[in-house]
Amino acid sequence: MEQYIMALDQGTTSSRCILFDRQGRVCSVAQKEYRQIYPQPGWVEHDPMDIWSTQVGVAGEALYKIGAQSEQIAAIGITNQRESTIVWDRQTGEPVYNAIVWQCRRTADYCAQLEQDGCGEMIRRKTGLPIDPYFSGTKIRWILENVPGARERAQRGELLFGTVDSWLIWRLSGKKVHVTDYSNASRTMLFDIHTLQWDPEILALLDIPASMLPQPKPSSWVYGHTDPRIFGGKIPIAGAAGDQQAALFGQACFAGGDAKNTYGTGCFLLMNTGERPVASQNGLITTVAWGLGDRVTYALEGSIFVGGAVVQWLRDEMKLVESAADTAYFASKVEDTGGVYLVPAFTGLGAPHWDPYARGAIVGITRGTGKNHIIRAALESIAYQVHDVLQAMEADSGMHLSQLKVDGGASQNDFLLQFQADVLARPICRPTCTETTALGAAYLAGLAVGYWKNEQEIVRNWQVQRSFYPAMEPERRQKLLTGWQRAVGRSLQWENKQQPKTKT
Ligand SMILES: Nc1ncnc2c1ncn2[C@@H]1O[C@H](COP(=O)(O)OP(=O)(O)O)[C@@H](O)[C@H]1O
Ligand SMILES: O=P(O)(O)OC[C@H](O)CO
Repeated sequence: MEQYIMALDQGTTSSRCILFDRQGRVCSVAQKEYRQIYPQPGWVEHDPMDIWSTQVGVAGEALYKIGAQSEQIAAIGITNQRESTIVWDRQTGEPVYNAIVWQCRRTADYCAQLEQDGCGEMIRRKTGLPIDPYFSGTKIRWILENVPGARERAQRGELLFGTVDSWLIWRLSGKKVHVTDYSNASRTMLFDIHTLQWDPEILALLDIPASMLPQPKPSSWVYGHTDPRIFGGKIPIAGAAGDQQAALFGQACFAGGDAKNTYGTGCFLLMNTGERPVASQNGLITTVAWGLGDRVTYALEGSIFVGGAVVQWLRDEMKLVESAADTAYFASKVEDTGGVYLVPAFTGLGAPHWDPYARGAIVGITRGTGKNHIIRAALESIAYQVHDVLQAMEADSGMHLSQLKVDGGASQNDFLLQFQADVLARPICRPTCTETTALGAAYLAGLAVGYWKNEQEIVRNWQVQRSFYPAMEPERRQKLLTGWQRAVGRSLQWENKQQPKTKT
């Protein structure tokens, strides 16, 4: 008897598995953090075998915790950190290099070169993306250029590329199925989001053989079945989506204009724009939200590289707090930051600035600045960044959001959500299930195998747990936002020794 849908949520800092029932309730969870590799300043890698072993390990653990068997799993849905790039040998399954993670800035100079060569307009028109090291395309090229023999092997058809969804599906299917879904493909900077095909002109420009690429498919689709040696039976692998798009689906944002913000390692604000890709004039990106049946839904996205990661930094590097949750307590011990701003541009800035050379800054420090001011400034920086992308999104879409749905690890922080409501001057709604990323992947898989019938069933499962209402004076809000903009100006182009540039 099929009782559950298994969602595999492969995130930047941990691999998670959740078993959901028909009401979208969490029945079992297992999670494991894994190693972050920082070989040089600005570089970030993961070991692809860590990704695989932790992910399959937590899946087994989630089954074991409730004594579930593979026959009780109706389908598996996969959701993943996006853009992170893995290249492996199609025969042996050996990765030729570590996964180059979405946050990694190593291809910044090559991206600047592409921009100088005048490729920006063509790439944005086809892919919906600005040229930036964030996306997979230049990361694949880096591997082919820098791993001895990789280019020749790729040209002989011996190597495969995949984002994390492809890597997991290929391994789960017993090294048989090499696919990706449209939402993940749309993060590679190689995919034409209008035709839903890999683009030959961009592939030629970056010198990437088409034979390496997975087959793009809808997000709700039976891609294949698990190798019975993994879970003891064959389970359909029936859904895949990038984690931010999956969260949009899990938040039941099905109508044009519906939006959510996820506070994970980064922060990602996505707005459903329906069956029409909307080109941004304000520093956002256009992305595929999902492919469902023969319909493709698009979204506008503001990608913020450092969200909850600034809290991790306070905890792990600065040792200012013992746990992420403590930040809410310390931040509320002071009235304000005493004029301090922290710009967490640790890996450059994404939307709306797209500056890979920006670096972190703490400004406005005085003799009276204390630990709690810095902690508060770190939390406030998350909310300010979300403010900037929401403003850009409303300008691009011509829509006004009456409220914002939120989710992700840092959405548990009540101080952050209250400050967010204050700087956005609108209510913030936190749902009962904040595991919306995994839930979205479960829904996509469940719809493909008939476990859920339609989107209405999903809308009925969504419930608000708590809303935060704005309570800040407009003058104070404006003053804080002006200070924030000045602080951001100090961090821009910091690492670009050739062209120093500051904005105030
Ligand atoms: N109570 C909290 N307050 C602030 N940040 C938090 C809190 N709980 C978790 N976080 C942050 O949320 C992030 C983890 O969220 P999660 O959604 O699991 O991220 P990811 O999927 O990117 O791994 C971490 O960066 C952590 O610092
Ligand atoms: O793994 P997360 O939740 O930090 O999400 C990362 C994004 O997918 C990067 O684009």
